[in-house]
Amino acid sequence: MAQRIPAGDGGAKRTSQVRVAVRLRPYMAREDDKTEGPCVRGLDAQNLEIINWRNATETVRYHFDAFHDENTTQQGVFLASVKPILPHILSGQNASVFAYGPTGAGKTHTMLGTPEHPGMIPRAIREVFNLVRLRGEEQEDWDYSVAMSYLEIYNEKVLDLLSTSPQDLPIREDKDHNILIPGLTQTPLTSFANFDRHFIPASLNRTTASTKLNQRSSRSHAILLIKVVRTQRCPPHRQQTGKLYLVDLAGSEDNRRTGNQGIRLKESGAINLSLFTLSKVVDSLNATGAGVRVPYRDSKLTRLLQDSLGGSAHAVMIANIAPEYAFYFDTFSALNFAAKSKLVVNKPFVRETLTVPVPRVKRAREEKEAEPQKKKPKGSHKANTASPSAPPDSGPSDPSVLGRLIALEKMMMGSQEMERRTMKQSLKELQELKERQKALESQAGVGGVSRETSLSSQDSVFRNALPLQQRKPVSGTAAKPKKQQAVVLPLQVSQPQPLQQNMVAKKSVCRKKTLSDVHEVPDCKENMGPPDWESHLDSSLVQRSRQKILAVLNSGSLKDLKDLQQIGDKKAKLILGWREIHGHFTRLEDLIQIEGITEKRFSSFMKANLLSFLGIEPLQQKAEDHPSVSPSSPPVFGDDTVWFRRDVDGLALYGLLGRDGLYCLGGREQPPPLSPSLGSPLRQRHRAGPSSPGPSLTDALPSASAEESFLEQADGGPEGPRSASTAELVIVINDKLENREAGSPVVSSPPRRQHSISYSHPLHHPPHHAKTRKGSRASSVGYTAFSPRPSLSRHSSIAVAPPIDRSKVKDYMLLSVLACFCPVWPVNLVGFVFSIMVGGGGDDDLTSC
Ligand SMILES: Nc1ncnc2c1ncn2[C@@H]1O[C@H](COP(=O)(O)OP(=O)(O)OP(=O)(O)O)[C@@H](O)[C@H]1O
Repeated sequence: MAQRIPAGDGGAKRTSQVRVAVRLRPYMAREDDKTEGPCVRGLDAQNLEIINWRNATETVRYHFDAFHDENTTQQGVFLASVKPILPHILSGQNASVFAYGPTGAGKTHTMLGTPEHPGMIPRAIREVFNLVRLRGEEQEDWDYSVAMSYLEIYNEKVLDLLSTSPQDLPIREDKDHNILIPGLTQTPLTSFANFDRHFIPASLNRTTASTKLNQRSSRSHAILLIKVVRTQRCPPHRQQTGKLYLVDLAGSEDNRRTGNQGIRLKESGAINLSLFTLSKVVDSLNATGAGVRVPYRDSKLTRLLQDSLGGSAHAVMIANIAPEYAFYFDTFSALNFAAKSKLVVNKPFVRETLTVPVPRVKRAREEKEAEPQKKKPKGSHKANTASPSAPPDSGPSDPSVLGRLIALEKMMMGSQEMERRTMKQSLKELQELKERQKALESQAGVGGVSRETSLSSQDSVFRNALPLQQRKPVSGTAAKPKKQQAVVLPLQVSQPQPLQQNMVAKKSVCRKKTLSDVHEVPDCKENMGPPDWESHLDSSLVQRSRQKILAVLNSGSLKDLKDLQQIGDKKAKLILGWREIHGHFTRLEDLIQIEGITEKRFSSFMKANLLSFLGIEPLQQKAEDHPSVSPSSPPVFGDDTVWFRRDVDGLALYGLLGRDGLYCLGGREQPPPLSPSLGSPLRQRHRAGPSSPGPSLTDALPSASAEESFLEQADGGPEGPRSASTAELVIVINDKLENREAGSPVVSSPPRRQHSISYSHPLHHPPHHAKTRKGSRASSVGYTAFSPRPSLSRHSSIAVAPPIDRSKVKDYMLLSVLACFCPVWPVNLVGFVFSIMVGGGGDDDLTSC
C-alpha cells in the first residue's frame, strides 16, 4: 500500500491553496469593434478591473495570484505560474495546471501554444526533463522514469488520444483515492523529443471545430498526464510517484453567439454542463460546514480534476479572458469563477511505496492498479506503453504464493481428474449394467427382434429351465415394453400351441407397430389393413362404427364425448377446445393432435370404442386365470387381441378376439339354449363335453330385454337369486362371424352402468365390493372382478370346473415366486401379485377339489 507522507518540504506547510492566474488575451476584434475598447484591464501583476455592467461608470476589481496581460509571453506565464509547482511531481506529489475561460479566450494558445510560441505543456515537459536530469545529477541514488497519457472528455466520454480506439474509458478510484483510468495508454518518455513525437500526432486526434467565435474551437476537455516515478536505488528502495495534470478545458459557450447547431450544440451542452459542475464543485469545497457533498461524480471532468480541486495536488488555474465587449459576460463569469476557485485548499502529500521487501507480485499488482492501461486497446499505435520503471510482469515470484497457486492448480486438476475418473467409472458401470440388463432381458425374453427369434428357437430349453420365459410374445410389438406380457407371464400354460409359435415367428420379423402401420402403410403381412382382431369383424360395421365415433367427436356434447370409452372430462374438454379452434375432425386419427393422446392411446381408444359400438365389452384384464380356460387352447393377449365380456341372454360370456378367431370363454349359470343355426366355425364346448355346437356371436350378443331379464334374475327376480352356475361355455370361433347384421344388436352400444360388483367365496374370501367407472373393468385381477353381476360366485364356476392339475398349480406358484426375484420390472412386481393370487387360488382350487 502506498504511504501518505505529509508534504510541505519539511512539514512546514501541509496545505496548498489553488493558485489562480488570469491571462488576458490580446485584443483581436475587428476594427469597428476596436473603437469600443476593452472591457477589462490589468492594474498590476496580481490585480485587474472590469467595467461593472450595472453601472458603466464603475469597475469591479479582482485580486489573483498572478495577472498576465496581453503582452505577457508564454515564457512569462510559464515562469510565473507553472514552473513553481513542477518540482513537486519529482518528489512524489501531484500537480495540475488547467486553463479555464470562455471559448476563444486563449486557453489552447496558453496550454499548447504554437511552434513559435510553445505553451505551458511543452514548456512543462521540457522543464520536467530538466528537473529529472538535474535531480539525477544531484541525487545519484534515485532513478527517474517519465511516462505520459493523453485523453479527452468529449460528450462525456473519456477517449484515449494516444490510441485510435473510440472506446469510452471508465474512471476508477482506488483505496488511496487515486483516480485511475483502466485501459488508458501510458507511453514512457525518455526525452522531450520523445514526448514531441507522441504528443503532436495525439493532439491532432483531439476534436476541434470551427465556430463563429473560434476558427479552431476545442470541442472537448483535453488532459495530458505526466507521471514521474522516482525509485531509490538502495534499500529501502523507496518509490515515489508524482503526477502532473495539464488540462486544456473547453470553453464555456453562449450558443446565442456561437451559432452552434446540431452536433456543435450537443457538444456545447456537454461542455457547459461539465463546467457548471466544476463550478458547483468549487462552491461545495468553499462551503463551510461538515457533510457538504462535493459533486465530483456529476461529470467526468470533475471526477478527473478531483485531485486538483480539493484533492492532493498543487493546482494552478489559468483563467483566460478576452478583452472585447463581446466577451464581457463570459469574462465577468470567468473572473468570478476564478475568484472563488482560489479559495479552494488542497492537501498535497507524497505517495511513497517501498519496493523491497515488498513481494514482487504485490508491487506488480500495485503497478497494475496504478497503470491500468496495460490492457491496451486493439489498434493502438503505441507499441510500448509500459512504464519504464515497472518491473516486467513475470508473474508471482513469492514462493508462498507460488506454492498456493501450484496447490490450487493441483487441486483443480485433481478434482477435474477425479470428475473425469468418476465419469469414466460411471460410464463403465453403466455399460456393465446395460450389458447385465441385456443379458437378463435376453434370458427373460424381453429383448428385441433377434432375441425373440432366438427365444423361439430355444423355446424348449427355456421352457423347462425358466418357465417365465415361456410367455407369449405379442405379435407386431418387437420393441414394445413388455409390461402386459409380464403381467400375464406366470399364468401362461406350458404347452405352446401352433398359433403361438406362429405368432412368435411373425413377431420376429415385424418392427414396432405404429399408427401408420395399423391404418395406413402396413409393411408387415399381419398388419395389412386393420388390426387382426378387427379383421374378424364385418368391415362395413367397423366402418359405420368409426363414422359414429367420428360423429360424436365432431358434434357430441361434453357428455357425449365423456360417454366414449377412455375419454374423461379433461380429454372431452380438450376435444371441444380443438373443435373450437380447428373445426371438425376429418378423420379419427386427428385425435392424436389432442394433448395426451398418443398413437398408442389412440389405438387403445379405437379398440375400446369400436368394440363398444359393436356391443362387445373389452376387458382390460385378461381372463386367463378363468378356470375354464382350456390348457390346450391358450389364448394370446396383446395388441392384436381383445378380451371381452358379453352377456348373452343371461349368460356371461368371456372371450378373446384374436387374429385367428374368437375364443369365447363362458362362465355363468343356466346357459341359454343354443341356437340350432350355429355353423361349423363356431364350436361350443361344455366342460362336460368338449365339442358341441355353439351360438354365433350375433346370437351371443343379447338384446336389451334379455339383459334386463338377466338383471332381474340376478337381483332376485321372480325366480329369486340364482344358484351356483351349472355350466360353463368355451366357445371358439375360427372363422369370421356370420349374420352379424341381423338383429343389429352388434352395433348397438352396450349398456353402460356403474356396477357394484360383489362376489363371495364360500370358504375364505370375504365379500368384495368394487365399483367400476362406465363399465370399465380395470381394477381387479381375476375374472370375477369383471363380472357386473351381483352375487356371482367365483367359487361357483370353480365348482363345475374339471379337476385342476395340482402340479400345474404348483408350477404357477413356483413361477410366481421366481418372478418375485426377477430384477426386471415389472416382472417381479407382477410375479409377486400372481404369487399371492395363484397361491390363494391354488388353495381354493385344491380345497374345492
Ligand atoms: N496570448 C495570445 N497571443 C496571441 N494570440 C492569442 C493569444 N491567446 C489566444 N490567441 C489566439 O486567439 C485565438 C483563439 O485562441 P484559442 O483557440 O486558444 O482559444 P480557446 O480558449 O482555446 O478557445 P476554445 O475554447 O474554443 O478552444 C487563436 O487564434 C489564438 O492564436
